[in-house]
Amino acid sequence: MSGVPAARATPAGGVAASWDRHAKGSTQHVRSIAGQQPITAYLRYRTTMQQQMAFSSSVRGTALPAKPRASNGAARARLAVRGQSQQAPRSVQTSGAATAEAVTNGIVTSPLFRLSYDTDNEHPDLTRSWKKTMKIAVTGAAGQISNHLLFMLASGEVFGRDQPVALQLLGSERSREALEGVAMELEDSLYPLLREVKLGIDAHKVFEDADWALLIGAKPRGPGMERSALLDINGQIFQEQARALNEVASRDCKMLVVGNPCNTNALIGIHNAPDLPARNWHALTRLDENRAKCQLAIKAGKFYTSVTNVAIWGNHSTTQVPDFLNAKIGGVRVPNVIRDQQWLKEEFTPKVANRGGALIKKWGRSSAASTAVSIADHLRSLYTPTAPGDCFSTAVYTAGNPYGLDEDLVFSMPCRSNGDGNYEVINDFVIDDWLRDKLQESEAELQKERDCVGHLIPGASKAVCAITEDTMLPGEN
Ligand SMILES: NC(=O)c1ccc[n+]([C@@H]2O[C@H](COP(=O)([O-])OP(=O)(O)OC[C@H]3O[C@@H](n4cnc5c(N)ncnc54)[C@H](O)[C@@H]3O)[C@@H](O)[C@H]2O)c1
Repeated sequence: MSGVPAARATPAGGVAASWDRHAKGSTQHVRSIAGQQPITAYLRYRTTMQQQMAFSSSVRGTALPAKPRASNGAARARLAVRGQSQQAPRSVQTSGAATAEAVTNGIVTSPLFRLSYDTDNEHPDLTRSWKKTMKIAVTGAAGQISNHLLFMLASGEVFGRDQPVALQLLGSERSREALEGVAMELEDSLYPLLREVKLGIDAHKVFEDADWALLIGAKPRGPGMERSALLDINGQIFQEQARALNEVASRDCKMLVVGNPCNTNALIGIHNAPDLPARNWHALTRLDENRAKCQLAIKAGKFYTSVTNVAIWGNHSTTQVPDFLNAKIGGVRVPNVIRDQQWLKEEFTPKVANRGGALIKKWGRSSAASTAVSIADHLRSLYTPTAPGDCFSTAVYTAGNPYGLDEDLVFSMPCRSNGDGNYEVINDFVIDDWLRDKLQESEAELQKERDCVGHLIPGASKAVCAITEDTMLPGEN
Protein backbone atom coordinates (compact mmCIF):
# COMPACT_ATOMS: atom_id res chain seq x y z
CA MET A 1 0.00 0.00 0.00
CA SER A 2 1.47 3.26 -1.01
CA GLY A 3 -1.57 5.38 -1.60
CA VAL A 4 -1.32 9.10 -2.07
CA PRO A 5 -1.81 10.61 1.33
CA ALA A 6 -3.72 13.72 0.40
CA ALA A 7 -4.98 15.41 -2.71
CA ARG A 8 -2.55 17.99 -4.03
CA ALA A 9 -5.35 19.66 -5.88
CA THR A 10 -8.58 20.73 -4.37
CA PRO A 11 -10.79 22.00 -7.13
CA ALA A 12 -12.96 24.95 -6.37
CA GLY A 13 -16.07 23.68 -4.70
CA GLY A 14 -14.54 20.23 -4.34
CA VAL A 15 -13.57 18.33 -1.27
CA ALA A 16 -10.18 18.04 0.30
CA ALA A 17 -10.15 14.31 -0.13
CA SER A 18 -7.79 11.63 0.81
CA TRP A 19 -6.58 9.83 -2.26
CA ASP A 20 -6.23 6.12 -2.26
CA ARG A 21 -5.22 4.14 -5.28
CA HIS A 22 -5.60 0.82 -3.50
CA ALA A 23 -9.20 0.34 -2.67
CA LYS A 24 -10.85 -3.07 -2.48
CA GLY A 25 -7.61 -4.91 -2.11
CA SER A 26 -6.51 -4.36 -5.67
CA THR A 27 -2.91 -3.51 -6.11
CA GLN A 28 -1.45 -0.67 -8.07
CA HIS A 29 1.50 -1.86 -10.06
CA VAL A 30 4.07 0.54 -11.26
CA ARG A 31 5.54 -1.11 -14.29
CA SER A 32 8.99 -0.02 -15.05
CA ILE A 33 10.61 -1.42 -18.12
CA ALA A 34 14.21 -1.37 -17.12
CA GLY A 35 16.99 -0.83 -19.55
CA GLN A 36 14.70 0.21 -22.34
CA GLN A 37 15.85 2.72 -24.92
CA PRO A 38 12.63 3.93 -26.46
CA ILE A 39 12.65 6.08 -29.55
CA THR A 40 9.48 7.67 -28.30
CA ALA A 41 8.11 6.96 -24.89
CA TYR A 42 4.64 7.48 -23.56
CA LEU A 43 3.81 7.67 -19.96
CA ARG A 44 0.12 7.60 -19.94
CA TYR A 45 -2.62 7.95 -17.43
CA ARG A 46 -5.10 5.80 -19.23
CA THR A 47 -8.65 6.95 -18.66
CA THR A 48 -11.70 7.16 -20.79
CA MET A 49 -13.01 10.61 -21.61
CA GLN A 50 -15.84 10.01 -19.21
CA GLN A 51 -13.44 9.06 -16.49
CA GLN A 52 -11.39 12.13 -17.18
CA MET A 53 -14.39 14.32 -16.61
CA ALA A 54 -15.29 12.51 -13.43
CA PHE A 55 -12.04 11.61 -11.80
CA SER A 56 -12.70 10.44 -8.33
CA SER A 57 -11.52 11.49 -4.95
CA SER A 58 -11.38 7.82 -4.26
CA VAL A 59 -9.34 6.58 -7.14
CA ARG A 60 -8.60 2.87 -7.12
CA GLY A 61 -5.73 1.29 -8.80
CA THR A 62 -6.26 -1.95 -10.67
CA ALA A 63 -3.59 -4.41 -11.43
CA LEU A 64 -2.53 -4.35 -15.03
CA PRO A 65 -2.97 -7.60 -16.87
CA ALA A 66 0.28 -9.33 -17.61
CA LYS A 67 1.38 -8.61 -21.12
CA PRO A 68 3.77 -10.62 -23.14
CA ARG A 69 6.99 -8.94 -24.10
CA ALA A 70 7.74 -8.45 -27.75
CA SER A 71 10.54 -10.28 -29.38
CA ASN A 72 13.13 -8.00 -30.87
CA GLY A 73 11.76 -8.97 -34.25
CA ALA A 74 8.29 -7.75 -33.35
CA ALA A 75 9.69 -4.57 -31.92
CA ARG A 76 11.72 -3.94 -35.04
CA ALA A 77 8.60 -4.49 -37.10
CA ARG A 78 6.83 -1.74 -35.23
CA LEU A 79 9.83 0.52 -35.54
CA ALA A 80 9.68 -0.04 -39.24
CA VAL A 81 6.10 1.22 -39.17
CA ARG A 82 7.40 4.63 -38.30
CA GLY A 83 10.32 4.38 -40.63
CA GLN A 84 13.00 3.65 -38.06
CA SER A 85 13.96 0.07 -38.55
CA GLN A 86 17.08 -0.04 -36.42
CA GLN A 87 17.79 0.25 -32.71
CA ALA A 88 14.77 -1.64 -31.52
CA PRO A 89 14.13 -1.29 -27.83
CA ARG A 90 14.95 -4.42 -25.94
CA SER A 91 11.42 -4.96 -24.77
CA VAL A 92 8.16 -3.50 -25.86
CA GLN A 93 4.70 -4.54 -24.81
CA THR A 94 2.85 -6.12 -27.65
CA SER A 95 -0.72 -6.64 -26.65
CA GLY A 96 -3.48 -4.50 -25.27
CA ALA A 97 -4.92 -1.15 -26.19
CA ALA A 98 -1.71 0.79 -25.89
CA THR A 99 0.14 -1.27 -28.42
CA ALA A 100 -2.78 -1.16 -30.84
CA GLU A 101 -2.90 2.59 -30.50
CA ALA A 102 0.84 2.85 -30.92
CA VAL A 103 0.75 0.97 -34.17
CA THR A 104 -2.21 3.02 -35.36
CA ASN A 105 -0.34 6.18 -34.65
CA GLY A 106 2.84 4.88 -36.15
CA ILE A 107 4.63 5.38 -32.89
CA VAL A 108 6.45 2.88 -30.77
CA THR A 109 5.21 3.37 -27.29
CA SER A 110 6.78 1.95 -24.21
CA PRO A 111 4.79 2.92 -21.18
CA LEU A 112 6.81 3.35 -18.05
CA PHE A 113 3.65 2.76 -16.14
CA ARG A 114 -0.05 2.94 -16.55
CA LEU A 115 -2.87 3.57 -14.20
CA SER A 116 -6.39 2.31 -14.54
CA TYR A 117 -8.90 4.27 -12.63
CA ASP A 118 -11.84 2.31 -11.36
CA THR A 119 -14.78 4.65 -11.38
CA ASP A 120 -17.18 2.40 -9.47
CA ASN A 121 -16.65 4.11 -6.16
CA GLU A 122 -16.14 7.59 -7.39
CA HIS A 123 -16.77 10.77 -5.54
CA PRO A 124 -17.87 13.06 -8.33
CA ASP A 125 -17.64 16.08 -6.00
CA LEU A 126 -13.95 16.42 -6.55
CA THR A 127 -13.95 16.37 -10.29
CA ARG A 128 -17.41 17.61 -11.24
CA SER A 129 -16.04 21.08 -11.81
CA TRP A 130 -12.94 19.98 -13.67
CA LYS A 131 -12.48 21.40 -17.11
CA LYS A 132 -11.57 19.54 -20.27
CA THR A 133 -7.97 18.39 -20.18
CA MET A 134 -5.57 20.99 -21.54
CA LYS A 135 -2.78 19.65 -23.72
CA ILE A 136 0.45 21.47 -23.09
CA ALA A 137 3.46 20.81 -25.29
CA VAL A 138 6.81 21.80 -23.81
CA THR A 139 10.10 21.77 -25.70
CA GLY A 140 13.49 21.64 -24.04
CA ALA A 141 11.64 19.63 -21.46
CA ALA A 142 14.81 18.13 -20.01
CA GLY A 143 16.42 21.54 -19.55
CA GLN A 144 16.89 23.75 -16.52
CA ILE A 145 13.82 25.93 -16.93
CA SER A 146 11.49 23.03 -17.59
CA ASN A 147 12.84 21.26 -14.55
CA HIS A 148 11.02 23.92 -12.51
CA LEU A 149 8.13 24.68 -14.82
CA LEU A 150 6.73 21.20 -15.44
CA PHE A 151 5.98 20.65 -11.78
CA MET A 152 4.19 23.97 -11.54
CA LEU A 153 2.07 23.05 -14.55
CA ALA A 154 1.23 19.62 -13.16
CA SER A 155 0.36 20.91 -9.70
CA GLY A 156 -2.43 23.16 -10.90
CA GLU A 157 -0.84 26.37 -9.70
CA VAL A 158 -0.64 27.79 -13.21
CA PHE A 159 -3.91 26.92 -14.91
CA GLY A 160 -5.97 26.31 -11.80
CA ARG A 161 -6.94 23.50 -9.49
CA ASP A 162 -9.80 22.54 -11.76
CA GLN A 163 -7.72 22.23 -14.90
CA PRO A 164 -6.41 18.76 -15.68
CA VAL A 165 -3.39 18.80 -17.95
CA ALA A 166 -1.62 16.49 -20.37
CA LEU A 167 2.08 17.21 -20.81
CA GLN A 168 3.56 16.54 -24.23
CA LEU A 169 7.29 16.85 -23.85
CA LEU A 170 9.70 17.35 -26.69
CA GLY A 171 13.37 16.70 -26.18
CA SER A 172 16.36 16.67 -28.45
CA GLU A 173 18.16 13.52 -29.51
CA ARG A 174 20.81 14.24 -26.87
CA SER A 175 18.34 14.76 -24.04
CA ARG A 176 16.25 11.65 -24.65
CA GLU A 177 17.41 9.76 -21.59
CA ALA A 178 17.13 12.84 -19.42
CA LEU A 179 13.58 13.30 -20.63
CA GLU A 180 12.67 9.89 -19.32
CA GLY A 181 14.17 10.92 -16.00
CA VAL A 182 11.93 13.97 -15.97
CA ALA A 183 8.93 11.75 -16.65
CA MET A 184 9.92 9.52 -13.75
CA GLU A 185 9.99 12.52 -11.42
CA LEU A 186 6.58 13.57 -12.67
CA GLU A 187 5.30 10.06 -12.00
CA ASP A 188 6.70 10.10 -8.50
CA SER A 189 5.06 13.42 -7.74
CA LEU A 190 1.55 11.93 -7.95
CA TYR A 191 -0.22 15.01 -9.21
CA PRO A 192 -3.94 14.27 -9.53
CA LEU A 193 -4.40 16.86 -12.27
CA LEU A 194 -1.67 15.37 -14.43
CA ARG A 195 -3.57 13.09 -16.75
CA GLU A 196 -1.00 12.13 -19.31
CA VAL A 197 2.66 12.55 -20.09
CA LYS A 198 3.89 11.97 -23.58
CA LEU A 199 7.56 12.04 -24.50
CA GLY A 200 9.20 12.26 -27.84
CA ILE A 201 11.77 13.77 -30.10
CA ASP A 202 9.51 14.19 -33.12
CA ALA A 203 7.70 17.54 -33.04
CA HIS A 204 4.99 16.27 -35.38
CA LYS A 205 4.02 13.62 -32.85
CA VAL A 206 4.55 15.59 -29.68
CA PHE A 207 2.64 18.69 -30.76
CA GLU A 208 -0.48 16.78 -31.78
CA ASP A 209 -3.64 18.66 -30.70
CA ALA A 210 -1.65 20.89 -28.36
CA ASP A 211 -3.61 23.78 -26.82
CA TRP A 212 -0.41 25.47 -25.65
CA ALA A 213 3.15 25.10 -26.90
CA LEU A 214 5.81 26.36 -24.53
CA LEU A 215 8.86 26.53 -26.76
CA ILE A 216 11.80 26.55 -24.40
CA GLY A 217 14.31 24.27 -26.09
CA ALA A 218 17.11 26.02 -27.93
CA LYS A 219 20.82 25.76 -28.36
CA PRO A 220 22.90 27.88 -26.01
CA ARG A 221 25.49 30.09 -27.63
CA GLY A 222 28.82 28.31 -27.63
CA PRO A 223 32.18 29.98 -26.98
CA GLY A 224 33.08 32.41 -29.73
CA MET A 225 29.77 31.93 -31.55
CA GLU A 226 28.52 35.05 -33.34
CA ARG A 227 25.08 36.33 -32.49
CA SER A 228 24.12 35.89 -36.14
CA ALA A 229 25.08 32.20 -35.97
CA LEU A 230 22.84 31.76 -32.94
CA LEU A 231 19.99 33.43 -34.82
CA ASP A 232 20.45 30.99 -37.65
CA ILE A 233 20.84 27.81 -35.58
CA ASN A 234 17.93 28.49 -33.28
CA GLY A 235 15.88 30.00 -36.09
CA GLN A 236 16.01 26.68 -37.87
CA ILE A 237 14.68 24.91 -34.79
CA PHE A 238 11.75 27.31 -34.61
CA GLN A 239 11.06 27.10 -38.31
CA GLU A 240 10.74 23.34 -38.05
CA GLN A 241 8.67 23.43 -34.89
CA ALA A 242 6.32 26.07 -36.29
CA ARG A 243 5.72 23.93 -39.35
CA ALA A 244 4.89 20.99 -37.12
CA LEU A 245 2.53 23.11 -35.00
CA ASN A 246 0.88 24.37 -38.16
CA GLU A 247 0.13 20.81 -39.20
CA VAL A 248 -0.86 19.07 -35.99
CA ALA A 249 -1.62 21.47 -33.12
CA SER A 250 -5.09 22.62 -32.10
CA ARG A 251 -6.28 25.37 -34.45
CA ASP A 252 -6.35 27.79 -31.53
CA CYS A 253 -3.03 26.68 -30.11
CA LYS A 254 -1.16 29.41 -28.29
CA MET A 255 2.59 29.57 -28.39
CA LEU A 256 5.06 31.06 -25.92
CA VAL A 257 8.63 31.25 -27.17
CA VAL A 258 11.26 31.25 -24.44
CA GLY A 259 14.30 29.92 -26.32
CA ASN A 260 16.52 32.78 -27.39
CA PRO A 261 16.58 34.97 -29.37
CA CYS A 262 12.92 34.65 -28.44
CA ASN A 263 11.38 37.62 -30.28
CA THR A 264 12.87 36.68 -33.63
CA ASN A 265 12.27 32.99 -33.07
CA ALA A 266 8.60 33.84 -32.54
CA LEU A 267 8.57 35.91 -35.74
CA ILE A 268 9.98 32.92 -37.62
CA GLY A 269 7.25 30.85 -36.01
CA ILE A 270 4.49 33.21 -37.13
CA HIS A 271 5.65 33.10 -40.74
CA ASN A 272 6.02 29.33 -40.79
CA ALA A 273 2.64 28.57 -39.25
CA PRO A 274 0.26 30.41 -41.58
CA ASP A 275 -2.78 28.41 -40.43
CA LEU A 276 -2.40 29.43 -36.78
CA PRO A 277 -3.40 32.92 -35.64
CA ALA A 278 -0.35 35.22 -35.60
CA ARG A 279 -1.68 36.90 -32.48
CA ASN A 280 -1.43 33.57 -30.62
CA TRP A 281 2.38 33.81 -30.64
CA HIS A 282 4.14 35.28 -27.62
CA ALA A 283 7.79 35.70 -26.71
CA LEU A 284 8.64 35.83 -23.02
CA THR A 285 9.49 39.21 -21.51
CA ARG A 286 7.72 38.62 -18.25
CA LEU A 287 10.97 37.82 -16.48
CA ASP A 288 12.20 41.29 -17.46
CA GLU A 289 8.98 42.81 -16.11
CA ASN A 290 9.39 40.98 -12.82
CA ARG A 291 13.00 42.16 -12.60
CA ALA A 292 11.91 45.74 -13.24
CA LYS A 293 9.23 45.54 -10.54
CA CYS A 294 11.77 44.20 -8.10
CA GLN A 295 14.21 47.06 -8.72
CA LEU A 296 11.53 49.74 -8.46
CA ALA A 297 10.22 48.24 -5.23
CA ILE A 298 13.69 48.15 -3.70
CA LYS A 299 14.44 51.74 -4.70
CA ALA A 300 11.11 53.04 -3.39
CA GLY A 301 11.31 50.97 -0.22
CA LYS A 302 7.93 49.40 -0.93
CA PHE A 303 6.90 45.80 -1.32
CA TYR A 304 6.65 44.68 -4.93
CA THR A 305 2.89 44.24 -4.78
CA SER A 306 2.50 48.02 -4.77
CA VAL A 307 4.36 48.27 -8.11
CA THR A 308 1.95 48.05 -11.04
CA ASN A 309 1.58 48.90 -14.71
CA VAL A 310 5.20 48.00 -15.53
CA ALA A 311 5.72 47.40 -19.23
CA ILE A 312 8.76 46.02 -20.96
CA TRP A 313 9.02 47.28 -24.50
CA GLY A 314 10.92 45.75 -27.39
CA ASN A 315 13.41 42.97 -27.65
CA HIS A 316 14.41 40.49 -24.95
CA SER A 317 17.96 41.77 -25.14
CA THR A 318 19.88 44.62 -23.63
CA THR A 319 17.99 47.03 -25.89
CA GLN A 320 14.79 46.21 -24.00
CA VAL A 321 13.05 49.18 -22.43
CA PRO A 322 11.65 48.81 -18.92
CA ASP A 323 9.05 51.59 -18.80
CA PHE A 324 9.24 53.65 -15.60
CA LEU A 325 7.26 56.51 -17.12
CA ASN A 326 3.93 54.66 -17.05
CA ALA A 327 4.72 52.40 -14.10
CA LYS A 328 3.09 53.13 -10.77
CA ILE A 329 3.97 52.63 -7.14
CA GLY A 330 0.96 52.68 -4.83
CA GLY A 331 -1.09 53.99 -7.75
CA VAL A 332 1.22 57.00 -8.29
CA ARG A 333 3.39 57.32 -11.40
CA VAL A 334 6.94 56.23 -10.68
CA PRO A 335 8.61 59.56 -11.63
CA ASN A 336 6.47 61.16 -8.92
CA VAL A 337 7.62 58.61 -6.36
CA ILE A 338 11.24 58.07 -7.37
CA ARG A 339 12.30 61.60 -8.27
CA ASP A 340 15.82 60.64 -9.23
CA GLN A 341 15.63 60.80 -13.06
CA GLN A 342 19.30 59.98 -13.36
CA TRP A 343 18.81 56.74 -11.44
CA LEU A 344 15.76 55.86 -13.52
CA LYS A 345 17.48 56.47 -16.84
CA GLU A 346 21.06 55.52 -16.17
CA GLU A 347 20.88 52.86 -13.46
CA PHE A 348 17.45 51.27 -13.40
CA THR A 349 17.23 50.70 -17.13
CA PRO A 350 20.60 48.96 -17.66
CA LYS A 351 20.28 47.12 -14.36
CA VAL A 352 17.10 45.42 -15.52
CA ALA A 353 18.45 44.80 -19.01
CA ASN A 354 21.68 43.27 -17.70
CA ARG A 355 20.23 41.34 -14.79
CA GLY A 356 20.50 38.01 -16.63
CA GLY A 357 24.19 38.51 -17.31
CA ALA A 358 24.84 39.63 -13.71
CA LEU A 359 23.10 36.51 -12.46
CA ILE A 360 25.22 34.27 -14.64
CA LYS A 361 28.35 35.83 -13.16
CA LYS A 362 27.19 35.05 -9.63
CA TRP A 363 25.45 31.76 -10.15
CA GLY A 364 27.50 30.32 -12.97
CA ARG A 365 24.43 29.49 -15.02
CA SER A 366 21.46 31.29 -16.43
CA SER A 367 18.26 31.97 -14.57
CA ALA A 368 16.02 28.94 -14.51
CA ALA A 369 13.74 29.07 -11.47
CA SER A 370 12.81 32.73 -11.90
CA THR A 371 12.30 32.15 -15.61
CA ALA A 372 9.92 29.29 -14.86
CA VAL A 373 8.08 31.50 -12.38
CA SER A 374 7.79 34.22 -15.00
CA ILE A 375 6.40 31.74 -17.54
CA ALA A 376 3.79 30.79 -14.95
CA ASP A 377 3.06 34.49 -14.35
CA HIS A 378 2.75 35.05 -18.09
CA LEU A 379 0.24 32.23 -18.47
CA ARG A 380 -1.77 33.25 -15.41
CA SER A 381 -1.99 36.81 -16.71
CA LEU A 382 -3.81 35.54 -19.77
CA TYR A 383 -6.34 33.60 -17.70
CA THR A 384 -6.99 36.28 -15.09
CA PRO A 385 -8.77 39.55 -15.88
CA THR A 386 -6.18 42.34 -15.70
CA ALA A 387 -6.94 44.82 -12.93
CA PRO A 388 -8.00 48.27 -14.17
CA GLY A 389 -4.95 50.50 -14.58
CA ASP A 390 -2.55 47.57 -14.67
CA CYS A 391 -0.87 45.71 -17.53
CA PHE A 392 1.40 42.79 -18.24
CA SER A 393 4.24 42.56 -20.73
CA THR A 394 4.43 40.11 -23.56
CA ALA A 395 6.17 40.30 -26.90
CA VAL A 396 3.53 39.86 -29.58
CA TYR A 397 3.07 40.43 -33.28
CA THR A 398 3.03 44.14 -34.11
CA ALA A 399 0.52 44.02 -37.00
CA GLY A 400 -1.97 46.84 -36.31
CA ASN A 401 -0.10 48.08 -33.21
CA PRO A 402 -1.19 51.47 -31.83
CA TYR A 403 2.35 52.86 -31.39
CA GLY A 404 3.47 53.19 -35.02
CA LEU A 405 6.00 50.37 -34.75
CA ASP A 406 7.14 48.29 -37.73
CA GLU A 407 4.19 45.95 -38.29
CA ASP A 408 6.16 42.78 -38.89
CA LEU A 409 8.03 42.26 -35.65
CA VAL A 410 7.48 40.51 -32.35
CA PHE A 411 7.82 43.38 -29.91
CA SER A 412 7.12 43.49 -26.21
CA MET A 413 4.25 45.85 -25.35
CA PRO A 414 1.86 46.52 -22.46
CA CYS A 415 -1.16 44.23 -22.70
CA ARG A 416 -4.28 43.38 -20.79
CA SER A 417 -6.58 40.37 -20.79
CA ASN A 418 -10.18 39.71 -19.89
CA GLY A 419 -9.08 36.32 -18.60
CA ASP A 420 -10.07 34.15 -21.56
CA GLY A 421 -6.51 33.35 -22.66
CA ASN A 422 -6.38 36.22 -25.14
CA TYR A 423 -4.99 39.74 -24.82
CA GLU A 424 -5.20 43.20 -26.26
CA VAL A 425 -2.39 45.73 -26.57
CA ILE A 426 -3.06 48.73 -24.35
CA ASN A 427 -3.16 51.78 -26.60
CA ASP A 428 -2.86 54.74 -24.24
CA PHE A 429 0.59 54.45 -22.72
CA VAL A 430 2.38 57.80 -22.60
CA ILE A 431 5.48 57.88 -24.80
CA ASP A 432 7.86 60.79 -24.24
CA ASP A 433 10.91 61.63 -26.39
CA TRP A 434 13.28 59.58 -24.24
CA LEU A 435 11.05 56.53 -24.36
CA ARG A 436 10.43 56.98 -28.10
CA ASP A 437 14.20 56.98 -28.79
CA LYS A 438 14.65 53.83 -26.74
CA LEU A 439 11.77 52.06 -28.50
CA GLN A 440 13.29 52.92 -31.85
CA GLU A 441 16.64 51.46 -30.79
CA SER A 442 15.04 48.15 -29.88
CA GLU A 443 12.89 48.25 -33.02
CA ALA A 444 15.99 48.77 -35.18
CA GLU A 445 17.67 45.81 -33.51
CA LEU A 446 14.69 43.57 -34.20
CA GLN A 447 14.62 44.71 -37.82
CA LYS A 448 18.27 43.69 -38.14
CA GLU A 449 17.54 40.33 -36.55
CA ARG A 450 14.71 39.84 -39.02
CA ASP A 451 17.10 40.62 -41.87
CA CYS A 452 19.46 37.93 -40.57
CA VAL A 453 16.80 35.24 -40.74
CA GLY A 454 15.27 36.12 -44.11
CA HIS A 455 16.15 32.64 -45.34
CA LEU A 456 13.86 31.17 -42.68
CA ILE A 457 10.87 33.37 -43.49
CA PRO A 458 8.83 32.31 -46.52
CA GLY A 459 8.57 35.11 -49.05
CA ALA A 460 11.21 37.30 -47.38
CA SER A 461 14.19 38.57 -49.26
CA LYS A 462 17.50 36.79 -48.87
CA ALA A 463 19.09 37.05 -45.45
CA VAL A 464 21.53 39.92 -45.01
CA CYS A 465 22.98 39.94 -41.54
CA ALA A 466 24.31 43.28 -40.40
CA ILE A 467 24.45 42.59 -36.69
CA THR A 468 27.83 43.64 -35.43
CA GLU A 469 27.20 44.83 -31.89
CA ASP A 470 26.57 42.25 -29.22
CA THR A 471 23.53 42.91 -27.09
CA MET A 472 23.91 39.90 -24.88
CA LEU A 473 20.58 38.35 -24.19
CA PRO A 474 19.58 38.21 -20.57
CA GLY A 475 19.73 34.59 -19.57
CA GLU A 476 22.07 33.64 -22.36
CA ASN A 477 25.43 32.17 -21.58
N1 LIG B 1 13.02 34.73 -22.65
C1 LIG B 1 13.55 34.65 -21.46
O1 LIG B 1 13.22 35.43 -20.57
C2 LIG B 1 14.59 33.61 -21.15
C3 LIG B 1 15.13 33.53 -19.85
C4 LIG B 1 16.07 32.54 -19.58
C5 LIG B 1 16.46 31.66 -20.58
N2 LIG B 1 15.93 31.79 -21.83
C6 LIG B 1 16.32 30.89 -22.90
O2 LIG B 1 15.61 29.65 -22.71
C7 LIG B 1 16.31 28.62 -23.38
C8 LIG B 1 16.40 27.38 -22.50
O3 LIG B 1 17.10 27.68 -21.31
P1 LIG B 1 17.50 26.50 -20.30
O4 LIG B 1 18.26 27.17 -19.20
O5 LIG B 1 16.33 25.66 -19.96
O6 LIG B 1 18.52 25.70 -21.22
P2 LIG B 1 19.06 24.21 -21.07
O7 LIG B 1 20.27 24.14 -21.91
O8 LIG B 1 19.12 23.80 -19.64
O9 LIG B 1 17.90 23.35 -21.74
C9 LIG B 1 17.61 23.42 -23.09
C10 LIG B 1 17.10 22.07 -23.49
O10 LIG B 1 16.62 22.17 -24.81
C11 LIG B 1 16.97 20.99 -25.49
N3 LIG B 1 16.92 21.25 -26.91
C12 LIG B 1 17.86 21.79 -27.71
N4 LIG B 1 17.42 21.81 -28.98
C13 LIG B 1 16.17 21.31 -28.97
C14 LIG B 1 15.20 21.07 -29.96
N5 LIG B 1 15.44 21.35 -31.24
N6 LIG B 1 14.02 20.54 -29.61
C15 LIG B 1 13.76 20.24 -28.34
N7 LIG B 1 14.65 20.42 -27.34
C16 LIG B 1 15.83 20.96 -27.66
C17 LIG B 1 18.35 20.66 -24.96
O11 LIG B 1 18.67 19.31 -25.16
C18 LIG B 1 18.18 21.00 -23.49
O12 LIG B 1 17.70 19.87 -22.77
C19 LIG B 1 17.66 29.21 -23.79
O13 LIG B 1 17.59 29.59 -25.14
C20 LIG B 1 17.76 30.47 -22.93
O14 LIG B 1 18.59 31.46 -23.52
C21 LIG B 1 15.00 32.73 -22.12
